[in-house]
Amino acid sequence: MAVFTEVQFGEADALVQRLGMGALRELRGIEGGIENTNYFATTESGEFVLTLFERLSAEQLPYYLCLMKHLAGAGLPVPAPVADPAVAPPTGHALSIPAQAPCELLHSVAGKPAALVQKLSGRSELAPTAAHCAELGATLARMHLAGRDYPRIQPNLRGLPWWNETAPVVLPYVDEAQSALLRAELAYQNHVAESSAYAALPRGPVHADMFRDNVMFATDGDADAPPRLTGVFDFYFAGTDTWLFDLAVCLNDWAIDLPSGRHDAARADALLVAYEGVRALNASERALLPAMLRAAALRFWISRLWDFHLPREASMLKPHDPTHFERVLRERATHPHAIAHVLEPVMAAA
Ligand SMILES: Nc1ncnc2c1ncn2[C@@H]1O[C@H](COP(=O)(O)OP(=O)(O)O)[C@@H](O)[C@H]1O
Ligand SMILES: N[C@@H](CCOP(=O)(O)O)C(=O)O
Repeated sequence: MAVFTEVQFGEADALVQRLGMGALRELRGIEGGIENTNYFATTESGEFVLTLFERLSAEQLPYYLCLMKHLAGAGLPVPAPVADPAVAPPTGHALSIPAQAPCELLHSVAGKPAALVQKLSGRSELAPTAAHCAELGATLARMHLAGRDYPRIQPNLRGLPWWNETAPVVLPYVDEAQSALLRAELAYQNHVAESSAYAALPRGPVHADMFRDNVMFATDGDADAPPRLTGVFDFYFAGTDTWLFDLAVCLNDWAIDLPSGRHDAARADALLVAYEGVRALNASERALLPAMLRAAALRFWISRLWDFHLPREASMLKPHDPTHFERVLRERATHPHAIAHVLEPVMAAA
């Protein structure tokens, strides 16, 4: 778990009571997560997750919290943040709202910006089958479409500018071969980002971290029933970016043979067919999918190197293994057309 900031029971109790959730019964630090401080908070009216934001500022947070509210309102299985009844939601077009305007979904706990969201039911599936991947693919495409009328814009803060800025910080910690790979891939991704095909990619609000551990599946069905996705959480790496990057992040995590980093064709196929059942990829997206799979691997290789070599103080923080995404990146760069075998059946089904 990551608890960077200890929360006193009394302070959490005061918050949930002010938000109209009744008295706090239990407050428990959560195992898992590397970015923020998370607690399960059980109150008289239900179960919630209290998150204290350790890096994101009060000016950046309304983008994520309002996005969650927007997607939940559109019927997506996303936890809705609890609003403070004493703070009036801002009026007018979102783009005209100053970043410092009070946000009814953003609170303050232990001197940190904080949010209280519904606790999702279910559990994460860390060994997904093709059926789980199909649920994921369809939900991802529905999220992309539901985000089209989301009015706020905020760049993916872990996008290309952050990779360019952070690579020099981690390069002193890697060996020569890793350094060569990192620098060559960064140059390639800067080149891709300048292309007209990249500029033509559809974009909007994307989750950008929809890994297996950020998605829940129902546990109440019978063992033979098809899996049912019950929730997506942890939107705090979201941002305005290409839909294809979001899809590539998912393919790299859900449809992979973990030891080798290779695509698992059956799971990749299921994910893509289900995605395209809701929203078809256009020609630019098909052409750039191999490049975005590399981009998604690079993004998490850099962030894992950064978290690993420059860790922050926290109780129960377990940094992720950076070598996994180094392996995935080498695999995607060496076999850029491996995904073509997966795209063929998708094309046939379309
Ligand atoms: N809305 C939620 N419903 C249920 N569990 C949640 C919810 N949000 C977070 N969690 C739990 O908290 C853990 C850590 O949350 P996460 O958002 O991944 O942390 P971090 O932002 O630090 O990466 C998750 O693995 C999950 O068990
Ligand atoms: N999914 C990322 C790290 C972000 O951690 P999360 O717990 O917020 O999903 C990775 O695997 O590197």
